[in-house]
Amino acid sequence: MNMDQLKRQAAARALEDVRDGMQLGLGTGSTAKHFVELLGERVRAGLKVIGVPTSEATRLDAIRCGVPLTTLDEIDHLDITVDGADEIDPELNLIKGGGGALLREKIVAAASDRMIVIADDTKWVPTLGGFPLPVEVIPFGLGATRRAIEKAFAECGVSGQMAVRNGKDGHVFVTDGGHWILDAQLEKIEDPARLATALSAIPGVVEHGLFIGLASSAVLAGGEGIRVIERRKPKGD
Ligand SMILES: O=C[C@H](O)[C@H](O)[C@H](O)COP(=O)(O)O
Repeated sequence: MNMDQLKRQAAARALEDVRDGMQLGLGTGSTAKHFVELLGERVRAGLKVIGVPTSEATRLDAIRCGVPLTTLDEIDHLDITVDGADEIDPELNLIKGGGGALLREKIVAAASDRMIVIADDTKWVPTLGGFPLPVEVIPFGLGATRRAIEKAFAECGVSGQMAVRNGKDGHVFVTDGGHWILDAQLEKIEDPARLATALSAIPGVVEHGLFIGLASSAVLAGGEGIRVIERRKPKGD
């Protein structure tokens, strides 16, 4: 089974938790796209749900698949968000943002009763950090923000190269919110919660890709089948 088929399997398993009448957060990326497509099939067969997309790309996919959409201004909570991840550790802490959608993804995940992470099992790691950590920043004052981020890294015992992300066209990648992304090659983040707090305190940082205590469960698809890992602590702890 190839990687894409594994991603679709994980998406299909998450879909089993979706019930009629649910309000859903719709993640971004190649794995979440499978979920939106499979959800669209169920909607066309009569399932009644409404979704909040986490990016413009997902919004367009959802429209194409016939999934009705709303916003977090029109509804007061989401039942489940289903989203992919770039790395998942045994505490279900995540690195997200490889596709640049981390800000909306975190807002939507935080507004959800449950977040189900779907992935192929190569995303499962003992320690976060192998995947470059995305930090979404305001272009104004970037030099000062970079220095503050480096200071936060040093205080949290991590270090590594940091670079402004470019898009496929070779120009600076601009997020849906109009910001830039710094990708930091940290290799190993021993205390992701501490680093998350330190990054969130920096004025020019809009958001970062560490998702701490947000995922309720992870559905991992691999050659041996599907594994569902439930979070031990309640959401938000
Ligand atoms: O910004 C993008 C998101 O955080 C994605 O969910 C993440 O990068 C995983 O994407 P994929 O399923 O394509 O590996």
